[in-house]
Amino acid sequence: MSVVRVRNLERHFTRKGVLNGVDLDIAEGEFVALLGRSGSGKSTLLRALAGLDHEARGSGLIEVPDDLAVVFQDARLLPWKTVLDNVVFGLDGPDAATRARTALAEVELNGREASWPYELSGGEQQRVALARALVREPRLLLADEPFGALDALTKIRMHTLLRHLSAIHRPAVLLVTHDVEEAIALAGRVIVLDHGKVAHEERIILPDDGEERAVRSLEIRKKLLVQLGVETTS
Ligand SMILES: Nc1ncnc2c1ncn2[C@@H]1O[C@H](COP(=O)(O)OP(=O)(O)OP(=O)(O)O)[C@@H](O)[C@H]1O
Repeated sequence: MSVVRVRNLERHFTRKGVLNGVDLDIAEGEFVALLGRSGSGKSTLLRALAGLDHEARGSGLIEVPDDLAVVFQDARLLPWKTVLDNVVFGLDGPDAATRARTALAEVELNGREASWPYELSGGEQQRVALARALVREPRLLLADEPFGALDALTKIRMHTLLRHLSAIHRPAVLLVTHDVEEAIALAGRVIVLDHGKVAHEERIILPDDGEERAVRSLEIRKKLLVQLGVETTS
């Protein structure tokens, strides 16, 4: 069953067509990465799905669940609230604090509940943002370059964490990224957007065997780089 259904979505800014008839389906629990050159319309599409772009409504069809969560490149925590209160904020029910603590433990931030956002590193702040998103058990997680500002090592840790979390919570995920390796490491399907249209789709099926896996990843990487208009010799 589709969690996301988009048909013929168009978005124009002044005279410029940024989304030019996007069709997209995302199934329950599916992890989709959205790649595309700078300016191809990735963030515009994500904002339209998140309901943050009111003018995108009414052009084409956008069906998304009500219970969706969004994470951005910057964690966007409330600076006047502690880590725990950032995750609790907006949660209902007598067990809200317990659920928030569990979510913080899942992102390996137990013990940091009373900290203030400014006391955390960029990666830790991003983990709070993930906890805040996932504690609501959303059916859809929209992520716009969530690891784009992190160093390479932290990024790899975050990939492992996100893979683990999405296996537990099973939200459908749409991840906007510039990073081809990230897309291959995380997604079951990669979509390439070009001039506001879906130009290519790639299912990511990797063998378990380490060596075969590395070879297949490289093949897919090469194919995607060609789709992105990047010449490769390796
Ligand atoms: N509010 C706006 N007003 C005018 N133009 C806009 C607006 N938002 C986006 N655009 C334009 O739409 C185009 C696509 O922008 P978008 O942010 O969706 O691209 P992107 O694929 O996410 O790029 P990047 O990878 O660089 O983040 C760009 O040319 C941008 O200038």
